[in-house]
Amino acid sequence: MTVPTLEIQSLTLGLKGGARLLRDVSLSVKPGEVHALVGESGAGKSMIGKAVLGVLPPSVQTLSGSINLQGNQLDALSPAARRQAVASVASLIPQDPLTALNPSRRIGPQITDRLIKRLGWKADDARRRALELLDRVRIRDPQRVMASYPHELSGGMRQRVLIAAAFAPRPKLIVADEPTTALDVTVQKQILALIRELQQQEQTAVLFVTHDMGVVAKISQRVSVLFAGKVMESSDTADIFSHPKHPYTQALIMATPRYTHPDEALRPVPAELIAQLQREIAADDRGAAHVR
Ligand SMILES: Nc1ncnc2c1ncn2[C@@H]1O[C@H](COP(=O)(O)OP(=O)(O)OP(=O)(O)O)[C@@H](O)[C@H]1O
Repeated sequence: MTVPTLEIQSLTLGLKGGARLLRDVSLSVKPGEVHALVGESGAGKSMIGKAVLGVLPPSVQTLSGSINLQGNQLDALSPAARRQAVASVASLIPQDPLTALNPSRRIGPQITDRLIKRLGWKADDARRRALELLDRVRIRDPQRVMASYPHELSGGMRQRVLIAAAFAPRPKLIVADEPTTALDVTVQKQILALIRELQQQEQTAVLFVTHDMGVVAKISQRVSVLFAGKVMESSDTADIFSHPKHPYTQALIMATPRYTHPDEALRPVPAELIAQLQREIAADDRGAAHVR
């Protein structure tokens, strides 16, 4: 049996002294697999990625659960050991390529710094790897791009640079946090295809955050549907479209424009379903507080 690259068990996060943000989330991602986290805004998708990467906001605390990354039980490590364990194994592809790149530094060092300073690569090897990756993300003239500043590149090019930077250290896991949301539709398609191609070639596990079921269908083999920090349904992607079990999953699918029928009227997720799910979750929270 394949050992998962990432295994999250019963993760519950909350604001210090306040509301829960994730509720008993469990999921795993195998090498070479793309696991999509889908749900509406505020469902907790990004929070899962942040918990894995160890970059939770200071106001958020882990109430229970565990995260195992490439055999390391992260919660059992000291903060410094955890940072090192994550940095050597996991990369992030962020949502907004403009804010993710430092505007006053050239592209080259923004790719190679992590390899050299954090992971101990020789400068020559880091540069060679950066050039190789820029070529693989189909950037013409990688030498010139290495010497460019972010503002000299288009949005799509900047996202390609960030994909190259994420894959450069040969990570076992990539967290992709809505990496195509800031891009126009044609570029989105190319970027999705590129991430898919590289993760297949490198057999990288990917945790892919999106609010778009259309993107889920294109990129993932597994999917977890989130609502209010809780996994409503987790399944193979093909099954979730052919046999969605949970009413919220069914509603999300109905609310997604289909490429085959782009003009078909969409049905937003019904307000009464959302109200009912919120009531169920509030009752669960009261039950959990009672047990504690
Ligand atoms: N820095 C923060 N401090 C406290 N709470 C936060 C912080 N960032 C997000 N939250 C809260 O955590 C919950 C989950 O947010 P998260 O960003 O993970 O949602 P999401 O599903 O990724 O939504 P989106 O698609 O809008 O990014 C929300 O209730 C949100 O208000």
